Amino acid sequence: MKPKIGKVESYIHEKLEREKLHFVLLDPDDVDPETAGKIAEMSEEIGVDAIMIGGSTGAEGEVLDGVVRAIKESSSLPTILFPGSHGGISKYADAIFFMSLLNSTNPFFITGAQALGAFQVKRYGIEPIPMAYLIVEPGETVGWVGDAKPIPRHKPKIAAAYALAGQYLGMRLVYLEAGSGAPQPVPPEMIAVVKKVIDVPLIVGGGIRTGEQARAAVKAGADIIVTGTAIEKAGSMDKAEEKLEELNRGIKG
Ligand SMILES: CC(C)=CCC/C(C)=C/CC/C(C)=C/CC/C(C)=C/COP(=O)(O)OP(=O)(O)O
Ligand SMILES: O=P(O)(O)OC[C@@H](O)CO
Ligand SMILES: [Mg+2]
Repeated sequence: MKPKIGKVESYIHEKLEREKLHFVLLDPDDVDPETAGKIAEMSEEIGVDAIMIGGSTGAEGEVLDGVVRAIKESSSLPTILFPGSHGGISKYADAIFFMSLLNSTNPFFITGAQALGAFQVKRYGIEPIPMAYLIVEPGETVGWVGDAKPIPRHKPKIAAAYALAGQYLGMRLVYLEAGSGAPQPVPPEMIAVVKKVIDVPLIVGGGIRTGEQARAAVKAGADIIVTGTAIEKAGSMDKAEEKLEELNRGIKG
């Protein structure tokens, strides 16, 4: 039987034939539904490609549902769940990064949360997109919560080995994560080495705050850039808009 690629994943592949993509991450623990809706609307106008929703702490239940619904109501961008556990599933989202934290030391984050969430994803008809999730130093909250053994920043080959293993396990995206709010993003050298060995799209996120940093990641080989903190913490809606524009220009060139 041939594996079926869903709508959101097809959209990602079609867009990637023409340009690099920018996904904005909103954490329901940090933004209320109204703000999330406004950011999503602004993101769509500026040319962002999708909204990711998730957080490593507290992005669950009604709080999560409220934010996803507000985003759906104010923009037509695809909504992709970015769950910290099986609790991070909302029936209102279009898709879910069905991710395994391959360099976790805790089987819960490798296969356990996935088993606990699988039937819910099926019941709600959310599109699962299998993804290898790799934590790079420093890893921040996600590294700690996910019991990761973070990949040393100066060891790109370890990242490449995990990324290729993920691809061979059938994962159709690889995500290099420095951790939300990391002081420095994933080093461009590491992005380049990983990109060279894999054939699936490469997502990079964590600590990307400037257009220049986003540009450097894309130039090194990132296909999709995720930004969250820089927009959430911009200070005002006007500043968030400026930041989104700056980051988007860096990515789209
Ligand atoms: C596929 C299913 C059902 C579950 C996957 C569960 C896995 C593997 C989780 C990985 C570990 C983890 C805790 C990931 C969280 C990812 C995430 C939503 C990060 C976003 O970070 P922020 O929430 O912005 O960071 P803070 O929590 O520091 O704000
Ligand atoms: O919040 P920032 O640092 O942009 O990180 C985005 C994402 O990679 C976190 O999971
Ligand atoms: Mg957060």
